[in-house]
Amino acid sequence: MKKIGYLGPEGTYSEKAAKSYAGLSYILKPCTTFDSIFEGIITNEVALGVLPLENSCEGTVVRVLDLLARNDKVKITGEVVVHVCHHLLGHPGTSLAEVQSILSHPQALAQCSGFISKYLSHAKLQEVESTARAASIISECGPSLAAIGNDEASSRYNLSKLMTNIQDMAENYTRFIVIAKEQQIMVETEEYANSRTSLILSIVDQPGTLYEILKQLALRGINLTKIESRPARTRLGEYIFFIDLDGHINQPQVCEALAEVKKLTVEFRIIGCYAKDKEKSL
Ligand SMILES: O=C(O)C(=O)Cc1ccccc1
Repeated sequence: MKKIGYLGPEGTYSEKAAKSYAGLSYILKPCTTFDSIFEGIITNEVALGVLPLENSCEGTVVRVLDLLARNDKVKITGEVVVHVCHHLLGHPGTSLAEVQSILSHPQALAQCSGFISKYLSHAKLQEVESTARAASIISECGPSLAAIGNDEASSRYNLSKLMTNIQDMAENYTRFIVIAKEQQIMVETEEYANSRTSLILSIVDQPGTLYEILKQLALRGINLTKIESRPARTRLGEYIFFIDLDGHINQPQVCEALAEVKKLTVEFRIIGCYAKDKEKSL
């Protein structure tokens, strides 16, 4: 059976996303970093990889954008939206006053910063590779350490939920992308309307180029769902743009718009046309 790589160990939000996307059709393969998931795709060790791309409260996971920019053989073939609900995990009977350090993934710590400053301002924060890694570490240590993670991490690592639902925003969603070497071909024409197209571009350095690009989309009624710039890493002030839009390249208006957009770019790459997750959250 083919494998799907995700940020492990067992009990992460990424595992939840991988399970929800792949069901029982793939073997779950926990990986230690986002970089190693890309590596697994390139070397064919895994067929699919799942990575968080953006969160409704904390925004983009920039490392994942940078990896997409640097690995032009990798495509986006799908997405999954996961509701993120964090708990403070610790040893049974630990009081908040006893907690000296809180371990978690940087996104989880950021998503709970209001809770932490209200109830745990005395504690040190320690960033680790993932929420489940934090849970696994503290399960081996004394009661002065706590982790932020989900229900699965709590049961898997035999930890108590010292406080539940501690994220600052109840409506906390993360959009995960599913990557592969080749994207799945969508056959059903009716699926085009529920598709998303992701692009990477670097644009001609002239006044109004970005405006002109957006105009080509606007003129054809194409909805932009994300635009983000990252340093091109060539010289100061040079950027590449990540654009997500509603629609599929096989739709005439999208095809036409992108043909016009391409003329305004130095580099133009479609990283994927894929089905949007139907869960309405972003
Ligand atoms: O650490 C995890 O569980 C991950 O999968 C990364 C992450 C962390 C916080 C919110 C969403 C994803």
